[in-house]
Amino acid sequence: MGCGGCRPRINFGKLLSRASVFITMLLIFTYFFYCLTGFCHSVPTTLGTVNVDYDILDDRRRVLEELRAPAQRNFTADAQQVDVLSANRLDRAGDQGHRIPVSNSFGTKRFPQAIIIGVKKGGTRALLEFLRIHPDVRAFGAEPHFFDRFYDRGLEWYRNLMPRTLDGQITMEKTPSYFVTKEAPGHVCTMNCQTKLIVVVRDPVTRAVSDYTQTLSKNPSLPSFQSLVLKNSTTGLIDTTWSAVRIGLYAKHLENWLQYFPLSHFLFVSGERLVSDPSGEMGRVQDFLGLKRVVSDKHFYFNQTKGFPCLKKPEGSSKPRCLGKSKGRTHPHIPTDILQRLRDFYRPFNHRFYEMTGQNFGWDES
Ligand SMILES: Nc1ncnc2c1ncn2[C@@H]1O[C@H](COP(=O)(O)OS(=O)(=O)O)[C@@H](OP(=O)(O)O)[C@H]1O
Repeated sequence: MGCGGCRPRINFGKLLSRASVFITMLLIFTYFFYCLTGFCHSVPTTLGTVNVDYDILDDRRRVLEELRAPAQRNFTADAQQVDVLSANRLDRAGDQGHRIPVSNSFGTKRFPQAIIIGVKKGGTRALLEFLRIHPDVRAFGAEPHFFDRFYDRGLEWYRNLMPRTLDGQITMEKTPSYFVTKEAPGHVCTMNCQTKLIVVVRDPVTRAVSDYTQTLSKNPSLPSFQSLVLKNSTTGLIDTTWSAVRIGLYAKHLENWLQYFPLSHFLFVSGERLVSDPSGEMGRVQDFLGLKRVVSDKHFYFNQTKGFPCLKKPEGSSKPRCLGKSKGRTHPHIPTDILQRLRDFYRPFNHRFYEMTGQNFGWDES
């Protein structure tokens, strides 16, 4: 008698279906584990990933990104000089948007509906970080410099840098040099003439000193402020070709923007009030953006050591946080007569700016 009947019959169909159920379960489990560890967050990697001197290292995502890119930890998103290297980083940041997992495809990468266009050293980082607490605001972390430096990369390149947003959320970015770039308003208008424009302005004298302090921190052998600010010491004429001076001619730069955008598209935020009354200034910003007033005084506390308002609970974190060391630097002593000369120089430009904006920022009262 053959023993054919003794051998168990292998049912390949059944085996195959069990195997496929097992593999599917395995995939689902792996996916959920992946999500639980935070890697399928819906926001694409941005330049924020390559920045440690980031003012508010505010969410788990950035920390994770940093861990993933340790070689790039020295890059500062706030660097005023975005060079070719950083352009390539921007490229990579954009490219990564194509490789994000399925769950990251929630939302859409949109062009910013609102941009913080200036001014350098006005308090732009503070404003953006304060806005990021708002659930309806998603912002690109670093400065993309698209409308002043990388415009030839095309609008799609720019859009791809942006975080994904859901309906009702606002996409934002900040690049303070846009305000002083002749071509920037035309470029922004080509993208969308309805874009809302925010300018954080600060006393141009203090702003110039702040700008100088930043350059000095990178180049300690820089000549003195007084030797740079004056054309020559005998005439006492101010050197308007020095960018630290030129940026403070707000009326002049605004005139350029007004050729493309009506005044109603602008919000001028007082850099001084952003420090003395952050919640009050944030109220105005949220109204301007058509947002519910979510960011309020309960989000801020004044840090005595830092000398600035800090966030009680930045987005995605339970710990209070202040901006980084590059914000709120101690300024070098500048002789009073030099500061007075600069103040006199700016006075007519400031008054023109007050007239144009219908706001008196009070810089000439001291
Ligand atoms: N909350 C808070 N914390 C720290 N610093 C604050 C804050 N609010 C406004 N500021 C002021 O912001 C100034 C830097 O401005 P920006 O962020 O626009 O600088 S940059 O153009 O992006 O480099 C920075 O200038 P300096 O004081 O000269 O460092 C600050 O005065």
